[in-house]
Amino acid sequence: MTGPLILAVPSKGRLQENAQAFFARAGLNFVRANGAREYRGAIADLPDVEIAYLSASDIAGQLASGAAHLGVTGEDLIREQIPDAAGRVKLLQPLGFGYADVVVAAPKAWIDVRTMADLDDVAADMQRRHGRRLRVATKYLNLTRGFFAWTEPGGGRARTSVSNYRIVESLGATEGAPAAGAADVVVDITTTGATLAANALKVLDDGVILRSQAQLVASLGADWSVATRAAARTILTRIAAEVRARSIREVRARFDAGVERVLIDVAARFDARAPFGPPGPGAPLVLHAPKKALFPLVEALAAAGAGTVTVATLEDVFEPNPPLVASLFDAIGGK
Ligand SMILES: Nc1ncnc2c1ncn2[C@@H]1O[C@H](COP(=O)(O)OP(=O)(O)OP(=O)(O)O)[C@@H](O)[C@H]1O
Ligand SMILES: O=P(O)(O)OC[C@H]1O[C@H](OP(=O)(O)OP(=O)(O)O)[C@H](O)[C@@H]1O
Ligand SMILES: [Mg+2]
Repeated sequence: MTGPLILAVPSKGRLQENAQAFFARAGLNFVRANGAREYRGAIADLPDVEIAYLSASDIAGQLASGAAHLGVTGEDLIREQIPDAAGRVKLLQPLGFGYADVVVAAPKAWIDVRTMADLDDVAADMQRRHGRRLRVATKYLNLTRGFFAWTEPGGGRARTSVSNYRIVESLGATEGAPAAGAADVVVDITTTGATLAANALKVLDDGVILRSQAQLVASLGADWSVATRAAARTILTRIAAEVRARSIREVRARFDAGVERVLIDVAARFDARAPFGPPGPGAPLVLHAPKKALFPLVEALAAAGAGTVTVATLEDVFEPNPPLVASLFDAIGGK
């Protein structure tokens, strides 16, 4: 007997609501028989899937170990907790929420310290004059070590490192550590910058370690049985259809003549495609166009002789072999 596909989703915190809404938009509705405190659940019409509600941090661990097949969590947690991430997980899809930068921040009062190279000078100085190492408060131990060992000061080409530092592990309220005298600088996530500002800290110019957002992640080491592969295909097909629909608009316009030339032109200039091919006589041309090039496209259609042009939002766009599905099966092998 093989088990169900385990889909790990955040049970609390900043990612929880957005993750739930993301799956719901793709027609994947979570059901929990015993209310919000139950940490196992299901998807309405998918019997081979079990939802595991976990903290964002635990999700990274479960994906790494193969205990979960698919999951939603922050890229910061993946990079921090899974040193050999490429061999264990595959980031399938950035989700457009949970944006946070992992940054190196120093007290604003250190006016001469703007870059990692400046920080290295401070660290060397501390060592020389006071015989102690620069203290860095963080919960991102691995990201910090990696970045401090290998950084590009001032965005230049030369690589230097910050040595003479030690990490003071922090489990929360990290930005308070310098004022409390527990550390000199911090490495933490920031979104609005409000917490850094409130604690009189500034991000170093070249101190952004990672720009993170929530990701849909697949585990490479999970038990990918025939049944779990089929369930994953269903889930990813629905997600791909929703993601594709959200990124485009449907544009309709009718041309009395020359529609083939219009098609070639709008494909080249606006990446607009005709998913159903050229229209028959008298029928409107149907285009799928990236949202960002919409109005220039409408103007070009009008200039090419279209009369009325309509623009519509689509719910789902199911395409054969969506890249999202292909990227999972490329990563886990087989079909
Ligand atoms: N402003 C933000 N602050 C913190 N995390 C954010 C923010 N924006 C997005 N995230 C993402 O959400 C993830 C989980 O953060 P969250 O605060 O929900 O949980 P946590 O800090 O790990 O645990 P706790 O619930 O104990 O605070 C982060 O690792 C990050 O990927
Ligand atoms: O740049 P900002 O928008 O101010 O957000 C950043 C803050 O949010 C997070 O803390 P959280 O509220 O999750 O508390 P935690 O430290 O307990 O995780 C993070 O650790 C920062 O402290
Ligand atoms: Mg938090």
